[in-house]
Amino acid sequence: MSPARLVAYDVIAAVRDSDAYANLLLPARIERARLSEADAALATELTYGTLRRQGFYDAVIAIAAGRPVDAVDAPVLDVLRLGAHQLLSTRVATHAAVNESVALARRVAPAAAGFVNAVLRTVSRRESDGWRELVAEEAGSPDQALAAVHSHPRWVVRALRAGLEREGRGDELVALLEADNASPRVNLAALPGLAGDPEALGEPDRYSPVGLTADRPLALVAEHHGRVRVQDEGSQLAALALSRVAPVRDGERWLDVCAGPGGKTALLAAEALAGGASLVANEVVPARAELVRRAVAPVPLEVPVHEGDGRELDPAALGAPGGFDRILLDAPCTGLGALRRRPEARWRKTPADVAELTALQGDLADAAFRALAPGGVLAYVTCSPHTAETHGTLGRALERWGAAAEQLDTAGIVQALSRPPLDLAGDGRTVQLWPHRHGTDAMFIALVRKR
Ligand SMILES: C[S@@+](CC[C@H](N)C(=O)[O-])C[C@H]1O[C@@H](n2cnc3c(N)ncnc32)[C@H](O)[C@@H]1O
Repeated sequence: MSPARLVAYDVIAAVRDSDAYANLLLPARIERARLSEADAALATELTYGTLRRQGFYDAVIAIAAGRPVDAVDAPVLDVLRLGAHQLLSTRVATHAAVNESVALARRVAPAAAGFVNAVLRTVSRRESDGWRELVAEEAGSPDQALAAVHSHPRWVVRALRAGLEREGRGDELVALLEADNASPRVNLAALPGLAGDPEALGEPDRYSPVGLTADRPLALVAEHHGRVRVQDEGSQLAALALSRVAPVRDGERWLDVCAGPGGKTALLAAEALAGGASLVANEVVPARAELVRRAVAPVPLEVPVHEGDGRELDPAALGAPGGFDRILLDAPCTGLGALRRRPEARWRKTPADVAELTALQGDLADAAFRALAPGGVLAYVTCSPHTAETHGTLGRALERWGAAAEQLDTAGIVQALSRPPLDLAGDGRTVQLWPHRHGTDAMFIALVRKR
């Protein structure tokens, strides 16, 4: 039994069983099993690929087994999903995929080894495209077909479609769903003024002036002691949109309201240091506040990290009695824009989360707007393209703030960061990035000035 498959199975089972996060558990399991680099890569591909495409594999397994997947014992279903992934989405030879799966079944559910063998042999009789056609035919509706074939819950398919249709780009839905199923490249940020130019470190990103990719990204991160960091290009653009919205005046006060785990805080800290501004971070979850402290440690700027509820911001207590000049509100959200990166997330979120989160986002936005100094700028950011969390939350907040708020030309500011123009839709007051169009997470960015 290959150690990579055992690690993948363990992580997939823990995700199902104990609500584990694959991106946190997998590296620990790889280390514990002392996997070689090649086996670690295989375990990662198997784990992430199986979790992302679980909806499709479940539809295939249900047809091949002749019963709904909820009638299959959970450990057996995990073995089947892992086997289906190898058969339909990797170059693993059919006999190896089936035999390894049967061996795994003997370990975790011995009575089901024959069943696993029979189901996977049926799965192996069609190519992936053939299964897609069959799964689409068996689905009850066009949306159910899209959901099953492209492996997203149906409500997420509808939410993503609504986000694209708002831009008149509904025809990009399948491209978006498939971009969510691909592994994102490991993207890096070189903290400006502290890490050298992206050109000197690797292949510069298309859009972010501080972003890059490199052949051995993690080695580069280790070598630069936190001044080169793993960070999505869209996240970099969101932080830089605020730090470069206007030239920094000496002594400006900046605040990051929802800072954990601190990726954007680190970039803002480097920008604040270069421009002569100060920066305070806030985060409600103590463990995540600790991650923020670690993220900003490589920047030679003192960044106090408060542990508090952002809805109760008190600028005076945070050292800015007159209010802050720039505030980043990277709001807690469903994360539907980062599904590539968090393979199990799509199966955990529910529409009920959206209602709860939009209420929280509105309260945080009000508190952040109150904490701005006159003339100060708020960046409202989500890593979700769900229109309730983007235009919905923002639009209601703007109604409440009335004439006190002025929407800035966010698109113009983001375009100015980038060498090639970004293909952006909308009226320019907000920016929506997309994995399929920009190769970034689906970040939403809106800059608002307090008059
Ligand atoms: C989208 S994440 C921020 C990501 C971060 N900006 C980065 O780039 O690494 C949102 C954060 O808000 C925090 N949060 C949730 N509710 C909050 C609240 N009421 N006050 C402050 N922080 C909150 C979450 O714990 C989470 O760390």
